[in-house]
Amino acid sequence: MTDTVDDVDLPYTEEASHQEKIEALQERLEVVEQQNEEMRDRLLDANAENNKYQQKLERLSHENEKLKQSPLFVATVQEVGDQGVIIKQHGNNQEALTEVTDEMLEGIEPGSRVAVNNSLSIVKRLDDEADVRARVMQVEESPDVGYEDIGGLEEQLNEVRETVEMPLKKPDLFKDVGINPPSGVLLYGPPGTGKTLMAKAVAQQTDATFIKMAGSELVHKFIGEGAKLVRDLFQVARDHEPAVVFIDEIDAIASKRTDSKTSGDAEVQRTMMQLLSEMDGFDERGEVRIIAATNRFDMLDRAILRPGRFDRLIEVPHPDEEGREKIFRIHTRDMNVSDDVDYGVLAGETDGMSGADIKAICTEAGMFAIRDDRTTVQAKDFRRASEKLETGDGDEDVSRTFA
Ligand SMILES: Nc1ncnc2c1ncn2[C@@H]1O[C@H](COP(=O)(O)OP(=O)(O)OP(=O)(O)O)[C@@H](O)[C@H]1O
Repeated sequence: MTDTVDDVDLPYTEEASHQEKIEALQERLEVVEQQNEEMRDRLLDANAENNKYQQKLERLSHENEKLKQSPLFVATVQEVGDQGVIIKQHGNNQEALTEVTDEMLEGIEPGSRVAVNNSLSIVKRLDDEADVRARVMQVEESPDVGYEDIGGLEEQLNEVRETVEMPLKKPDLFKDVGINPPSGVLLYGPPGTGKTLMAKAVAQQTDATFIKMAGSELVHKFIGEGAKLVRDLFQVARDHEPAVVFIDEIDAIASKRTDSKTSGDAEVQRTMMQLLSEMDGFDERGEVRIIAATNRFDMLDRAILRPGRFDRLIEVPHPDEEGREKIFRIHTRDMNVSDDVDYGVLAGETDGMSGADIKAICTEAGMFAIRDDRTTVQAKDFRRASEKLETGDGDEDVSRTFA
């Protein structure tokens, strides 16, 4: 801001003598210097304050990083008061009073779920339990999949029926013979080969509720959450008897113990221990059967394969030629397919593909027909679909299998 001479409010009048003008200007100069001095002091103070905040910010950021790394526990807010917040830790049910920043306090009310660190400071607000459950657990009353929807896998299906369907439908048979039916069935094999499909079909056949949970979803960052979800899973199953519990990607919680001792690994271990204890205490399980699936059989901790746990292991491989033909027929059942399509030939050309790949080829073939303005799907559409998926120019899953 620079004033021109014309703008300046001069401290003398035109009539003042030369001496008076000099004195008035000197007086003004002293005042301005004084003001300047004050401004400089204030600037220095502000700089010092700024440094202080900067340091505080660094300290808090550091603290924040540390908090993120240390194990977090789940707690429920009991009371919000002037003194702070009373929380109750899950697991040990201990109550504690903790201070909370204003920012964190927003949205926290009695009943809220929060993550707390070792010193019981609240570091995160968590979703409602019901939301978490809904996200990780899929409950289907008698799913819409039948045995006729599964191509190939006759042997595997027979074994699943024997171990899951029979105990649900004819429990007396086992009682009369005096044996316990196998506890859990583990399906293992490459992705997209029909493991989920079989579990759903057997649930439908027995009029059972199908309850699916993915192992990867059970691996939670917060101490005690995974184990609690496992407990909830079995409780939901008991509430919905008869029920088929399907745990997909079980390797996520039941991998061989690693040497690392991070809190994340310890939490995975706790989740697995909870699963084992649910399975061990399963004599009174009534009409609940468990099926688990994995693509990584080699990774599994042998503890889950002990008798009384997942003691029936069923390999679900890629379909053979006959199986592929059946799967082509299943997925074209509702399609308008031209007479020139030979399912035997298609099966012969799709060696190494999974059921999911074949389903993708059928859908893609239908798309080629639509693009050509036809309502009938021809052999050339299947060929083009195969080629497209083979070159990886389509669905990612399929390109992986072809690679
Ligand atoms: N044997 C099969 N018969 C008919 N359709 C199949 C078969 N296998 C897979 N499919 C089709 O592929 C889809 C995916 O299969 P599914 O989810 O059962 O595979 P998965 O083995 O459980 O795979 P992931 O290990 O990836 O979970 C099914 O919905 C079905 O449409």
